[in-house]
Amino acid sequence: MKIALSGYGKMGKIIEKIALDRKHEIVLIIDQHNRAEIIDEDLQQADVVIEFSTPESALENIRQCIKAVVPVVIGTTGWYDHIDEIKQEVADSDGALLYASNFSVGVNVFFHVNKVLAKLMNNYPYYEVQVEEIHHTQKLDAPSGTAITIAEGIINGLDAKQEWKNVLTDGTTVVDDTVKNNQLLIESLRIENVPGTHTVMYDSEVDSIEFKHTAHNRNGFALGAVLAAEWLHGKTGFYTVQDMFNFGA
Ligand SMILES: NC(=O)C1=CN([C@@H]2O[C@H](COP(=O)(O)OP(=O)(O)OC[C@H]3O[C@@H](n4cnc5c(N)ncnc54)[C@H](O)[C@@H]3O)[C@@H](O)[C@H]2O)C=CC1
Ligand SMILES: O=C(O)C1=N[C@H](C(=O)O)C[C@H](O)C1
Repeated sequence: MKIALSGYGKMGKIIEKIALDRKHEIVLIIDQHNRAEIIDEDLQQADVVIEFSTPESALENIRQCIKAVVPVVIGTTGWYDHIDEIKQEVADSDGALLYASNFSVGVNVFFHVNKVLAKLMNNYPYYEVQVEEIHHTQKLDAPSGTAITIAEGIINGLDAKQEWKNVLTDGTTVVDDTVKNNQLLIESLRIENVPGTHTVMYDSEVDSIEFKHTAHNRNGFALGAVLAAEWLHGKTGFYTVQDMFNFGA
């Protein structure tokens, strides 16, 4: 398969290596230095674009792929307020798009079990729930896309929570403690070199339940993105990675 990389930072470089190992060809690399020169015909050399750039640039990059009718796999986070518009644009152009806040198999298993656990915990309302995410200090967005997906899974399943609220913390002092009872707290910590750690905590007076995923490196994210590109090839429509993994509702 011919792959274009949109974003050539920490993730783009690992995706390139995994794609080459899996016998794909990288036909185009786009980053902030050449982005302005990229025209639709450049993208159309590729069977699929894999987009891991920045929260600010993702939307424009996605829209160019849709306009050029080139399938796009999106790992970039921080653009999710525009998902409904993008879904409509994909339908209007008969394009192909797959996105995920997290492409790793382990996190997608975690997402599934998190939803089951949230429903179960309705029976035990004396547990208070919160989410914690820890990432490296270069991360531009907070909370992480993965934490948002986890929070949405809890809010859909657990009657006590209606919305999430994000707080950046240094790990000891919560900077903003105005979280309401019906809000799910997402604490974000930024610590040097952490690839991504997500914990769901249910706490009562007598005990705590902690459900945690720790990425040891970025290889799982990158492999998942290449597998998603292979899965999307030849399809049209708007997908999430859940459609590929198919763990069930
Ligand atoms: N869905 C998933 O599984 C994962 C998602 N991510 C997300 O992917 C994104 C990228 O992460 P990293 O590679 O760690 O970031 P990074 O900061 O290492 O790389 C970003 C790259 O984007 C490039 N860039 C800047 N403006 C651009 C533009 N207009 N068009 C194309 N490229 C542009 C930069 O030159 C840089 O090479 C982030 O949003 C991150 O949250 C990261 C890991 C896993
Ligand atoms: O920026 C990162 O590094 C990561 N971003 C994604 C997110 O926002 O959830 C996925 C992963 O946690 C790493």
